[in-house]
Amino acid sequence: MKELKYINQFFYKYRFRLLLGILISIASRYLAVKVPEIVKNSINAASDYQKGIVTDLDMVKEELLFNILLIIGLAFLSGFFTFLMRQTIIVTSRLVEFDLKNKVYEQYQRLSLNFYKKNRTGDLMNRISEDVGKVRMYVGPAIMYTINMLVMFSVAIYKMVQIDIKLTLYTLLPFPLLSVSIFVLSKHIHLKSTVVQQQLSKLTTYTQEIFSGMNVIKSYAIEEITKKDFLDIAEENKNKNIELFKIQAFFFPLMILLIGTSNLIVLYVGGMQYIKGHISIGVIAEFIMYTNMLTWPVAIVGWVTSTIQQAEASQKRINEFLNQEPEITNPTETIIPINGAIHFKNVSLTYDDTNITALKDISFTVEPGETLAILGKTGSGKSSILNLVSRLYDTTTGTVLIDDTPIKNHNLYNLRNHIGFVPQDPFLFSDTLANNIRFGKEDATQQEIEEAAKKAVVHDNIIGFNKKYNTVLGERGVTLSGGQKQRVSIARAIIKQPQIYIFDDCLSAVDTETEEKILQNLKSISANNTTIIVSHRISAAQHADKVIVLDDGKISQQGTHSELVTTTGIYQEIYKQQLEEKEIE
Ligand SMILES: Nc1ncnc2c1ncn2[C@@H]1O[C@H](COP(=O)(O)OP(=O)(O)OP(=O)(O)O)[C@@H](O)[C@H]1O
Repeated sequence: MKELKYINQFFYKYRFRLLLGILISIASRYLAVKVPEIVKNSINAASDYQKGIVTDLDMVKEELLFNILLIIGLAFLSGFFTFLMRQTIIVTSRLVEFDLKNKVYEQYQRLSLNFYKKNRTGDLMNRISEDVGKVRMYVGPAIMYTINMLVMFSVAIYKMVQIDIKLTLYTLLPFPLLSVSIFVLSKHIHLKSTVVQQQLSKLTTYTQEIFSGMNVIKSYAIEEITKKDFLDIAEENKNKNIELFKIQAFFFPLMILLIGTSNLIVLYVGGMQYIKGHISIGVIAEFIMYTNMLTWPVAIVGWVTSTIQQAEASQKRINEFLNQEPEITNPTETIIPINGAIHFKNVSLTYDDTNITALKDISFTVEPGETLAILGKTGSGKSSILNLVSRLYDTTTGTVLIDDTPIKNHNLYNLRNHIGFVPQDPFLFSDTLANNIRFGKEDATQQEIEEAAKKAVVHDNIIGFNKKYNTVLGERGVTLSGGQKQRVSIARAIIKQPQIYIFDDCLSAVDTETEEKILQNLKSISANNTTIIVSHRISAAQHADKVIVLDDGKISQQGTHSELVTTTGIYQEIYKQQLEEKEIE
């Protein structure tokens, strides 16, 4: 129960609602336990008339009728209380589930990018849905059934003992056996269902991948191979399900067997007690009813124990994430104005998950309003520089300064608000084109959106779609080409009017002519802004005030385009190579 301590804060938050639920449960069960006593009285009344102890038939009839009405009344009342009990306790469990999901989501948002690299998406989703759901079972049903069981037991056993202690002991004889066997069974069911769950997520992950990579599968004509793989996983899934159902099938027969045994004991021992004149005939019926009433709560002990164990395991998984501190935190609420000067001072970066040293002793300066182009072979560390400017990662050694203030001392959200970042692999949401661009500025008008799209040279493409800016993207919407995606992503950065623009090789999928137009537009809009462009093409570097060339995480060349083009080195090589390619075209 150590892990589940976390949930106590929610019990406290909803204490009044829970208390009310507990009181209602007690009332509901108390009323239900009254019924056997009335049945006993009715049978005894009929028996007394039979034996001649009572002679007034009308009075007996009246008593029977009254008892029937009483049972109906109690059933209604108990049913009504049961309804209220669910409305309070189960609703509370839903509220706790909601709160817990929000807490986990909030924490997911706080955690750094590295966390998302270390954990699989499926696992993150599971903890916020499956695991939270299991904890809810502890907060709601487990608590509700435990209260039910305690009330039923204390009231019924109290009454039974008062009537006949010997008969009570005999009646309850099979109950510990019932509880233990249900516990063992529930444990097995739990183990098997965990395996089924794992199998299911394997199947889902596999199909998800197949659907996403359908174009590759079709073009390689490997449908038959994937079908066979799918069948193998599905077959395993089926077998595990069958194993689970075999165990589940024991549940009810076992319960019926043990109830039956209890009933038989009541009949035999009760019959003997009746013959000896220790109890009335009605008591036998009353005891049989108690036995049947108590069976479910006893069976539930096993279920509740296993549910609590599952909730404990799930909460442990949730706590693992909740207790993690983000590697990158906001150091201050104070906002330091950002002009856009960027200064790298002997910066090195080693990614701790891969241990790859992506940057080695990097130093450069970009003044506000300047444009810096970064070139270099693939894997030379270009994107890593950008990661540091947006503070998605922190340096391993050295310092990044923004306007003479170490980046770690800037308000994190203010810093990122002043950056318009266009990633290498743009991500667009399954929403309209307008909303995808508006993402950069929540209150942007349609005119602003169109302006940004024009500057990103994507406006003409957008108005070519039937629904223009209201065209929905994504799974059931329009699929944009790589170049169109990149340009929508650029429009998103432009509309934000940030102090610092970061373009991570985001023109790779557009033709050189369009690239030229975009670069010209960017030059005019970002005249007063700092811009960093990562590119493989010299064309992007020609417009820049400064160029750095990276090679294996180090700066191998630094200068302006005209300086570098006349110096022997990587830049000149790339330049010559691209010039040749252009001539061939
Ligand atoms: N988030 C990360 N976690 C761990 N290692 C990383 C991460 N990002 C990059 N790397 C590694 O750091 C090195 C530099 O990568 P980076 O993405 O900075 O290069 P790049 O010059 O931008 O490459 P490309 O031109 O192919 O985009 C690579 O070896 C890469 O595998």
